[in-house]
Amino acid sequence: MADTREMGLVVVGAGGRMGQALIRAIHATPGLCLSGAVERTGSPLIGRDASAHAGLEASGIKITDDPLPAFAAAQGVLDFTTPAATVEFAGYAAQAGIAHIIGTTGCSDEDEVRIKAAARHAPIVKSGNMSLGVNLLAGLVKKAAEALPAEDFDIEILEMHHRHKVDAPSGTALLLGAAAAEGREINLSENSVRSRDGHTGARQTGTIGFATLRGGSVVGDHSVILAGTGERITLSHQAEDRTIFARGAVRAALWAHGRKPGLYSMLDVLGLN
Ligand SMILES: NC(=O)C1=CN([C@@H]2O[C@H](COP(=O)(O)OP(=O)(O)OC[C@H]3O[C@@H](n4cnc5c(N)ncnc54)[C@H](OP(=O)(O)O)[C@@H]3O)[C@@H](O)[C@H]2O)C=CC1
Ligand SMILES: O=C(O)C1=N[C@H](C(=O)O)C[C@H](O)C1
Repeated sequence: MADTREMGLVVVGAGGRMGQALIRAIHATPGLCLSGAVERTGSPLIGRDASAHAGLEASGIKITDDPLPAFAAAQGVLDFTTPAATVEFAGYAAQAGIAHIIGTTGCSDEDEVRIKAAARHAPIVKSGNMSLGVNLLAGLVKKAAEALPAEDFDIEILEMHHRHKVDAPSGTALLLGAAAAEGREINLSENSVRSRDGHTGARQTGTIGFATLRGGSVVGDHSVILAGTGERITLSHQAEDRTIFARGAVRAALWAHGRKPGLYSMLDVLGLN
């Protein structure tokens, strides 16, 4: 039986790589309890004990494909799924008026508009990377981009992830690109080069380039390279374990609980904004 003073959280995508890490993080965090676990209709995990599936002792919380009752009984939802699922869950969380913590990456501009609309009714924390290290790195990237003139230093962002990742560039690479663009006071989408192939011509001054590697079990490596003539600065982060993202997500849930509706970032949660 859940302690009524605890914040009850639903994990959507409960059987996924992040879903399982989130369930372990909830169980390890005082003041939080797992109140629901959701997977897509047709998943072989429906009916399984969510905590046992995450490698813990059974908690009695069965994985369901019906989000509405789970959201109605919770104070927050942790969502690391797919863009289509996240947009749907944002609507349900808004209806229930509960905090929605979104780690899902690869959302289109249209998805972002719908998420922003849901944030008029409930607090949403959304970030391409929930770790403390990456959010701190974003601040350093912004400062470096501001300090080093675009005419002298080219910015390139390199990322590598496991073979299962479906979106590119990663949400983190885009977050770091946005930090660099902010430092340079330019618009990222108008100044980014997302891929190169064939006879590309020489590099255009002031652009921010992205390069993507995929393979093996890499949790998440990111480097921001500021390349000048005769010298190069590299600011890097290596994620060794998904626990760092899950810890950030539960911290965001506790921060967002009872907060006024709005779209917040991890910089708000960590007080780095
Ligand atoms: N912001 C951050 O800090 C981080 C973000 N991420 C992002 O989180 C997302 C998930 O990553 P990861 O855990 O590796 O991926 P997984 O594929 O392992 O997990 C996603 C889970 O969501 C489930 N799912 C899909 N559609 C629905 C639906 N409609 N309802 C309920 N569940 C659904 C999937 O089920 P099924 O497999 O059956 O389709 C799967 O279990 C990605 O976008 C990734 O980039 C990842 C790590 C950190
Ligand atoms: O898909 C992943 O695994 C990760 N996705 C996020 C991203 O797109 O940046 C965060 C982390 O790097 C792991």
